[in-house]
Amino acid sequence: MPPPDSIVGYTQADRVRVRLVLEDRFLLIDHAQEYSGDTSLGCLSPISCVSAPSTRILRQVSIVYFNIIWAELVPATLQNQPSVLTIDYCQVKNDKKATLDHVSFLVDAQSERACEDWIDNLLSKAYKNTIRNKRLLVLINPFGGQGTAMPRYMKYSAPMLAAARCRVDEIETKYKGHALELVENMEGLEHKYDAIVCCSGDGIPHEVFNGLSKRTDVAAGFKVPVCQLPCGSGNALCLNLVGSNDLQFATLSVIKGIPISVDLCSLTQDNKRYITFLSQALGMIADCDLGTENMRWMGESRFTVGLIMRVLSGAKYPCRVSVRISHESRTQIRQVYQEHKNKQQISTSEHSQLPELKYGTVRDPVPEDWKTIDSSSLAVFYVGKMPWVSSDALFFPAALPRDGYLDMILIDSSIPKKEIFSILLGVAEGKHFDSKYLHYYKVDAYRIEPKAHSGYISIDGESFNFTPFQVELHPGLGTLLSRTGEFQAPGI
Ligand SMILES: Nc1ncnc2c1ncn2[C@@H]1O[C@H](COP(=O)(O)OP(=O)(O)OP(=O)(O)O)[C@@H](O)[C@H]1O
Repeated sequence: MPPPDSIVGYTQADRVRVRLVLEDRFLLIDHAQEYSGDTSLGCLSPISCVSAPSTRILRQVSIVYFNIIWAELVPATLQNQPSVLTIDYCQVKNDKKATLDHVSFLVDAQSERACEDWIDNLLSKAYKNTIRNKRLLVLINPFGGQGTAMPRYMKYSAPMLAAARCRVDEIETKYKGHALELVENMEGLEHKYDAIVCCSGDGIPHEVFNGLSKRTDVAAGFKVPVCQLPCGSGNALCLNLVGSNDLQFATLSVIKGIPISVDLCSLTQDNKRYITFLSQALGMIADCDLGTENMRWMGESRFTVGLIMRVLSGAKYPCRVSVRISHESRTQIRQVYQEHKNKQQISTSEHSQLPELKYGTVRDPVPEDWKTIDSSSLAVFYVGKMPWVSSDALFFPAALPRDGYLDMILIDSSIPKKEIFSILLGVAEGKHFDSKYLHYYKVDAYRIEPKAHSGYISIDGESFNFTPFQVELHPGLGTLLSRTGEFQAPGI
């Protein structure tokens, strides 16, 4: 017999009869049969009305399967007493904020068997395309953001992971580099976990990717999906994977997330090789990110104030950029974007070890076919692999997880200040993409050599030495855990 699509229960408060129906995309809780004109729904909280005429409001409520975390039937302890069916779910608002909630119903003893089958059916819909009871390695940076990562994780994320019956190992990072060491050295990491969850800013994912690159079995390591619970001051990874910086919404996305394959990059500097997953910056952006520590008291506005000060003073960052440009016109970039947007992003990485560097290191001669831009007046050098760099900056609207390119933006300080401000204002919604005053390239490798003696270089938001570095992309080397299988950005 096929599992039942609907069962009947009773609300606990007033024993109103309720039908629980598994529709195509949502669970429908239907009070229609016994509706008496009283709009009170006992234990039910209003979720969203489904085709309910205004006079019959709240007779039916629905919960989309994605938001359902668990369901369980607790049998009665006494004979002839009803059992209790509890469904844990998230209430999700339009602004992508979630709160954990539950509904409970009484189920008659003779319906218990059918209810168990119905729960199986419900959970297979709730976890379609994703792993149930995920085994998670949660790395918590106690100093992330305002230093509240641990209490916030405990208050908001841990109860949801427990409700979803995830098997969680939590480790608090004790020092800079600890996450890298843990990931590099943990025995059997790739068999133990379904995802590595960074409860932090973007610094811990940066360490995790670098730790994975040092494992003996690089291929297996990079197949473990990485994700973020936003607990730092910069949480770009989460914004791109989830589309929100709300901790509970992000936790729901970890519970329901699906692995996607992503391009990662190698960066060589001095005699070292690193992995970078998010961005590289030199010039105004790096300066405002890393060079405004003295303005921390301003909170998030320090970045904007820092930027305005630098634009007004006409700050310049002389450097030489050598780059392998694949696409440079906006028309071409739009075409590439459309071609790759809907391609299968499911993880298929076949690298058995860290890929060889095709273009050598920063210490080798620059390949002859690269274009060299020698600039004494560059204002912004910014390269990214993900669209959002912060919640108000869609800097790389054309970036895709696995198109094989990095997006590069160059802005010269010689353009009118008005235009620089206009570009920076447009960044909030990615409108700067069409500005004729900036260069937007799709590239797969480059080198940058600063000409000044000191300054800031930001790699994935972390401070690096102010010396030349070279980057090359490795298609599909890494794996991320995404809410829907793609980056959450409006596109171009
Ligand atoms: N216990 C610790 N003590 C000191 N530093 C740590 C510790 N754990 C992690 N770190 C380091 O803290 C840095 C910042 O981490 P993270 O990105 O999680 O937070 P953040 O608030 O976004 O940081 P920031 O604003 O400083 O970039 C990382 O470089 C990481 O290596």
